Amino acid sequence: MSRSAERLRMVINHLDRATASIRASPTSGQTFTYRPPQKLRYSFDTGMLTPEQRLFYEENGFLLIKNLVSEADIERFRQEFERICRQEVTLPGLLVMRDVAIAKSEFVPDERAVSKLQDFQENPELFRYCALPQILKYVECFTGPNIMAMHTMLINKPPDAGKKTSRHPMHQDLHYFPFRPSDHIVCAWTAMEKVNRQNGCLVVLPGTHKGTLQEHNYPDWEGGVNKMYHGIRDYDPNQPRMYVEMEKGDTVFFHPLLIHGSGMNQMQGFRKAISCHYASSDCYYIDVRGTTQENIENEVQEIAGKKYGINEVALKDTWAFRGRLVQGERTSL
Ligand SMILES: CCCCCCCCCCCCCCCCCCCC(=O)SCCNC(=O)CCNC(=O)[C@H](O)C(C)(C)COP(=O)(O)OP(=O)(O)OC[C@H]1O[C@@H](n2cnc3c(N)ncnc32)[C@H](O)[C@@H]1OP(=O)(O)O
Ligand SMILES: Nc1ncnc2c1ncn2[C@@H]1O[C@H](COP(=O)(O)OP(=O)(O)OP(=O)(O)O)[C@@H](O)[C@H]1O
Ligand SMILES: O=C(O)CCC(=O)C(=O)O
Ligand SMILES: [Fe+2]
Ligand SMILES: [Mg+2]
Repeated sequence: MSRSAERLRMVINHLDRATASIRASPTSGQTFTYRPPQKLRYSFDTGMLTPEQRLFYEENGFLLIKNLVSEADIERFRQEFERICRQEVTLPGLLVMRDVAIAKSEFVPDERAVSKLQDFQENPELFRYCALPQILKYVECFTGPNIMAMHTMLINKPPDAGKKTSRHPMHQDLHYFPFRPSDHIVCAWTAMEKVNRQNGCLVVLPGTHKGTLQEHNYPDWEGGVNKMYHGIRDYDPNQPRMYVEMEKGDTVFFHPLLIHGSGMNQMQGFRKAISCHYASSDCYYIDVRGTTQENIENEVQEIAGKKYGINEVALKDTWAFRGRLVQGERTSL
């Protein structure tokens, strides 16, 4: 920000405080209807977003940017994904998930059975996604300048095996995160091909980022539910839904309290997307014991115990270990 712009901002802030004190003054005897200009709460003015884009995110909790990641980059991510599935590269910390319908069947799995890669922060080729300058330019509008890549995923949503297990129940990503404040966390989710209702695009409930974190549990779906796919049981089913249909390379940025899920994949192909959750490194960890997030901490502990032989690890320590700085300074997280 230039000096004069900074001074102007200070004057505006000062005037806001002054009018607030006039309104609050018991001696004035008058009722003012004047409202000081509302600060935009969910985004920073870095000069990147247009006023319309900022207002859209404030109101809806997400922002779709068309054509942000090049075909060439997406092709490289796809090839690296295939190499990982063929086990030509192995990496520490990587979680490979298969759809529960496939995992529980007699079917001998090959690379097509991988439904999700998680925690690819140690793979330089895939991790390039998290540091793409055009993505970070947007991320910074929500996190500020110190940016940590906290969680990485490549989702390979399989054609539904007939049990609707390819669905992702409605949830808030904050359920998985023991850090705050939530307003300085954002997800970037890039379509690696055309995504639409037929192959299970994201479904969002616009505006729900203004609410609070809800209790999450396994949905009681007859055909089974994937491990850790917790959902919100009683969200308002009459709330308007939006199906976020996207072209290859389009990227949606969304708030961690936004209620979202994704539908069944009714097509033959595997629907691919790559994503990263970012947080300001100035965020702080919280202890989730005694909160609605205790159930996810217990499950993560169970996996950490089974897979890595670590006992009683706190949820926050698993995140401190996985997070990587991508811009600025690592101040707190
Ligand atoms: C210090 C470092 C500690 C690191 C700790 C790591 C903790 C993981 C944290 C994950 C945090 C998630 C944060 C997400 C935040 C953003 C929001 C995103 C929302 C989500 O997407 S959450 C859903 C993603 N969930 C996961 O990825 C869960 C993690 N996955 C796994 O642990 C394994 O992939 C899984 C599912 C346990 C499979 O392990 P694996 O050992 O490879 O599988 P096996 O073939 O040996 O089967 C074991 C057993 O599990 C059954 N199984 C397999 N796949 C599934 C499945 N998809 N769903 C349910 N059950 C599954 C399988 O049938 C076997 O069962 P048995 O009864 O036969 O024993
Ligand atoms: N009972 C439910 N509990 C939790 N989440 C649900 C539930 N029903 C749907 N959803 C979520 O909302 C998404 C979109 O729902 P939508 O109604 O469009 O499709 P669907 O329920 O998968 O299939 P159908 O077309 O048969 O209704 C689902 O894929 C899932 O993520
Ligand atoms: O289906 C998807 O790609 C989105 C999944 C999702 O919301 C998540 O993993 O948190
Ligand atoms: Fe999610
Ligand atoms: Mg339905």
